Amino acid sequence: MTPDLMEAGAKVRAEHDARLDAYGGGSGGGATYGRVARAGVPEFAQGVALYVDDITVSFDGFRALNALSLTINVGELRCIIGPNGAGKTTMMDVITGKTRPDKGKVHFGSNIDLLRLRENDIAQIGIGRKFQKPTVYEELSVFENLELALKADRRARASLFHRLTGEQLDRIGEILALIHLKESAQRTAGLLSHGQKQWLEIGMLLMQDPKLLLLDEPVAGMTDEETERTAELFLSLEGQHSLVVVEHDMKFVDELTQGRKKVTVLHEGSVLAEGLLSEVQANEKVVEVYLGR
Ligand SMILES: Nc1ncnc2c1ncn2[C@@H]1O[C@H](COP(=O)(O)OP(=O)(O)OP(=O)(O)O)[C@@H](O)[C@H]1O
Repeated sequence: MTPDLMEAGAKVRAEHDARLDAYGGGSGGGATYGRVARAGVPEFAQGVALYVDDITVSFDGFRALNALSLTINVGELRCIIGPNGAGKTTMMDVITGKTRPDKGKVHFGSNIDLLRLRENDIAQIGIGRKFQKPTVYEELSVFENLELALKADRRARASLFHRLTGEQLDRIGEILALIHLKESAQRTAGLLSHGQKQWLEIGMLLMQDPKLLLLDEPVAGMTDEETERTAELFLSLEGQHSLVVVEHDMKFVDELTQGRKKVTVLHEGSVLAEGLLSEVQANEKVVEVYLGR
C-alpha cells in the first residue's frame, strides 16, 4: 500500500471513529451505558436465571404488582401474557431496576440481588431489555449500530481503541446473519422497515451477549412474515439465552411455545395461571379476565 493510500485509509477510519464517538460509543464516551458494574458475576449452576419472589409495587396505594412470584430457568423461553394493565411492564421495570418495589426479592442467577443494583449495572451484568418501540441510531448504518453496541460492552472496550479485531468482526457478521440483515449492513438504519429496526435492536442487545433478554411486545406492528421470522430468531436464541417475551399476539405465542412450553398469565399484578397455552386458554379464570374487558 502506498503512503497516500495509507493516509487516506487512516482518514476514513478517523472520520468513522469520530462518528461513533459522537454517539457515546468511543473509548472515552459511553458514561451511562458503559459504566463498569461492581455487581459481581452471576452464578447459574443451579439452573435458575431469574427468581422473582413476592414482589409488590404500589402507585399511590394502587397495587400494580401484588405479591408477584415467578422463576425463569437458564435457557428458557417464557411468554408472559395478560390483559392491559396486568402489570407486565411494571414487572420488567422492577427486574431492570427502573422501579423499586415496596417488598419482595428479585435475584439474577443464584447470587445477584437485583434490587441492590442500579439500572446501568443491571444492563452490564447480562440483562438486556427491548422496549416496544425500536430505538436504533437512525443516522448510522446497520453495521455501525452493531459496532456501537459492542463498544458499549465493557469487556470489549479495551481492545477497541483502534480497530475491530477479527473475532469482533466475525461476531458482527454472525449477528447480521441471525437478524437477517447481512445484505443491509451498510444501509442507514433509518431506512429500514419497522420489523428490520426491531431486529437490529435485538442484534444490538445480542452483541453484549446477555444471559437474560426481556422483550416487550416485540412483534407489534410487524407483518406476518416478519413475525414468523422473529419467532424463528427467538427459537434459535433459546437455550443460549433466557428469554422473557411479553406479548398480546397469541399466534406468535403459539409459534414460540410450540405446544410444549409454559406460559404465564398475569392479572392484577399477580400470576393468574401458568401452563401450556392450550391449558391457560381453556382456564375459566383466564377466559373471564380476557372476556370481562
Ligand atoms: N407510574 C405509574 N403511576 C401510576 N400507575 C401506574 C404507573 N405505572 C403503571 N401504573 C398502573 O399499574 C397497572 C399496571 O400497568 P402495566 O403498564 O405494568 O401493565 P401492562 O400489563 O404492561 O399493560 P399493557 O398490556 O397495557 O402494556 C396499570 O393499571 C397502570 O395504570
